[in-house]
Amino acid sequence: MSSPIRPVGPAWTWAPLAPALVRRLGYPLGLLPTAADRLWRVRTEWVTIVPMSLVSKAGSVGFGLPGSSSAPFADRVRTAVGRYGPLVFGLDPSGDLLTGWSLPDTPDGLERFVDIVLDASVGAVGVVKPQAAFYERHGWRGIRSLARLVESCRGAGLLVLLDAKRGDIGSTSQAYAEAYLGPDAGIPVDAITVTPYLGFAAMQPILDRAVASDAGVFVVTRSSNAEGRALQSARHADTVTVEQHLVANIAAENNRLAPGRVGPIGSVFGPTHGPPTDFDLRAMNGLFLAPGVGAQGATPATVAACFADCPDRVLASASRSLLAVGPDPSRLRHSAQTLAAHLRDALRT
Ligand SMILES: O=C(O)c1cc(=O)[nH]c(=O)n1[C@@H]1O[C@H](COP(=O)(O)O)[C@@H](O)[C@H]1O
Repeated sequence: MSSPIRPVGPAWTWAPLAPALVRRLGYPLGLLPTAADRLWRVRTEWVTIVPMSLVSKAGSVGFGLPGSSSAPFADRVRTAVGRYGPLVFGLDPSGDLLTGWSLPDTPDGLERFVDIVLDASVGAVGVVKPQAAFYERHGWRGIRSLARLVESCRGAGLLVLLDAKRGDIGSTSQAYAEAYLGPDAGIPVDAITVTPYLGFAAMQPILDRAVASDAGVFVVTRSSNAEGRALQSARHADTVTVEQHLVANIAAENNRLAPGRVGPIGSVFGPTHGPPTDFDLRAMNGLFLAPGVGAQGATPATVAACFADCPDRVLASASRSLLAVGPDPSRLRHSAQTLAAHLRDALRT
């Protein structure tokens, strides 16, 4: 719906303040998350204009506005893990999943999925991981749903790790960074996944922008699938494998950017191939995203065995195995919380 109201200059912006406040204030007041999100939808029909100064002020006092990251990414993760356990809830609305939930495999079905997973996730998990492709396949409306999911989660205080697996030459990496990292990004998130196979240095614009905006980047190093092994375990002439080379590059970058602390560059490191024998994972000085729990066979025990040297730096993710119990939000919530508790026990975090 077009509106007669227009932004009147740089001091004003279209801002998501109202839904963030509704959620921040609504949940403690006992409003159902779904009710708060209905209000959010009403806002898509309205126009919300607020002064920029008010937006920055709200961010600085911790209203959790998207992009208002007030601490380094690794610190925000530590807080989330301390509260909810080391689980990342993968939000992957495949066509099969939507159909299995008796939803149409359409943009409308995807919107309903977003409502349900918001209801299930807020207050239950600390980190969610939507996979961009499952939203992109619905065109611009799917991307709008992804934006709503991300904004709603961050407004409610969850961390959003967007599984985008982007990676390109430097100038294009810059554009990917502008799409997802920093308060003025198209869809600002807390962290993204990247594929490094155009060269570690080609990702520099993404790393720089992540650092500047207290966001995180997870570099695919050892993927969970079998097909990745041939490439990732291939050896350089100097006998270092591709994945060792990547871990060494991440370590160097983290040590430069955050000496003595856990740095902003993480590694996607699948626990599905058994404990690594030729890595010093702790020396990477970063976080690990461990995908493949559940549907791909990893368990809390295999995650713990893989990261025995750095159990406090692991985020383990599961998508299909958790979503399979839906669409009832309370069953989804229970299944995520149960897995989070098992992971916490196994990793003793
Ligand atoms: O980056 C990822 O999240 C990821 C890396 C990887 O090595 N393997 C992997 O399965 N994933 C993602 O994890 C999700 C699959 O998780 P499951 O449904 O739990 O098996 C998908 O979104 C994958 O893209």
